[in-house]
This record gives sequence, C-alpha cells and structure tokens, in this order.
Amino acid sequence: MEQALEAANQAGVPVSRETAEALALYVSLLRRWNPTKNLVSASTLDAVWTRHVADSLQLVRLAPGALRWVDMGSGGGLPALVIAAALKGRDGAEIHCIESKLGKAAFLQEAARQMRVPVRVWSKRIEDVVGREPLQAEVVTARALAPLTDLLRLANPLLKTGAVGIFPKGQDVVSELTEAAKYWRFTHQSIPSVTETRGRILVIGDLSASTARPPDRT
Ligand SMILES: C[S@@+](CC[C@H](N)C(=O)[O-])C[C@H]1O[C@@H](n2cnc3c(N)ncnc32)[C@H](O)[C@@H]1O
Repeated sequence: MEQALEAANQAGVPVSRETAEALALYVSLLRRWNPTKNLVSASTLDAVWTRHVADSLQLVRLAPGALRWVDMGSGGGLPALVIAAALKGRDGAEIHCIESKLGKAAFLQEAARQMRVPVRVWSKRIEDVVGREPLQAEVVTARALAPLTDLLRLANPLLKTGAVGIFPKGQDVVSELTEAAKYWRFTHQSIPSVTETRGRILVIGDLSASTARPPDRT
C-alpha cells in the first residue's frame, strides 16, 4: 500500500485506497507470473513501482476525465492495468487491452479478474480489432510498441474519430515526430515524463493522413 501511494505521488495522480490495493495486487501478480510469461524485463522488477507503475499512472493525469481507453500491445498490462486500477469504481470506465500473445493475454485476463477492474482483453492482432470492432475510445495508448509513424497507422481509425493518442516515448521523440509528419497531419504536445529523465509523453490529436502513403511494416 505504502509503495502504491508513493508511486501515485510521483505520478501526480491521487488514488483511492481501493486503487492502491488494486495496484499492490497487480505488482504481486506481475512478480509471480513474470518468470513463466516474460511480461517485463526481469531486471526492471526491483524498480517496478517507478519503472512501471508510476510510469503508466502518469498517463491518467493527461486525460483526467477520460473513461474509455484502448491500449495497443498491452503485454503484461502496461499501462492498461495500471490505468484500469486508477479508474476502479468510476461509472462507465472501460479499458480495452489488445495483445496478440496468448500467454500474455491470459495473464491480462486473470489479473483484471482478480483486481476487479473494468477491462476487456482482445487476444488478437491490433489490426484485427482497431477499426473492425466497435470500440468507443476517448484515449488510445501504446507503450514500447512501435515508432510513432506505425502507432498512428494502427490507431488511425480511433484517432480520426476524435480519440486522443497518449504515447510514452524515449529520447528519439524528435526524429519520430519528423518521420511521422511525412505521412500524417496532427497536433501534438510533448510532455516530460516524471519517471524517465529523457522520456517524453506525446499527446496526439486531430489526426488526418497527408498525401504520402505511410509504410506498412506489418
Ligand atoms: C515490447 S512489448 C510492450 C508491452 C507493454 N506495453 C509494456 O510497456 O510493457 C510489445 C507488446 O505488443 C504486442 N504486440 C506487438 N505487435 C502486436 C500486434 N500487431 N497486435 C497485438 N499485439 C502486438 C507484443 O506481443 C508485446 O507483448
């Protein structure tokens, strides 16, 4: 509980006791399942509260009223299950996790069940869900999934209908923005991460395609 409250403080997101308990449960499940499912790099588990929990929780601060989130390439639940814990108990909250690896999707399903959070897991490829299923997203997230150009292509069906993209990025953010601007028009804010010295969080809006066709790397 104490560590959950410290992570919330670092992220700048106040949390209820219920959310702190859900986060503590998530971390214990992550530690237990990681050796068999390879959910996060084992070397990051010592700093799990900063590297993963606070790092994911800070995204909530960038869309404080949003209830409907879609997370692409959720892996071990980052940021999706942390966001779901933050929204626990909020009427209408719904977090979609899209993860094609069956073992990771099984973890997401079981962790969400034990945490009692409003999560739907899609054990499929992103391309087979986004734009094909009637997801209603206010926010689309993706952490450590792909360069920005590819994220915009994957999230395009949701972003072009008004969702906001929130994408944590590393030090290459400027070159990723330059590359993406060849294929897409969009507005963006680049917000410093509270957990990674050189990390930025991109908040992307008003997406539309430019005349150049983006590369298809799938
Ligand atoms: C590097 S991991 C990052 C996981 C998590 N977002 C995190 O920050 O720890 C990328 C995840 O995306 C999933 N993934 C990659 N391409 C995908 C696709 N086209 N559809 C669904 N999942 C995909 C992989 O299976 C993997 O679990």
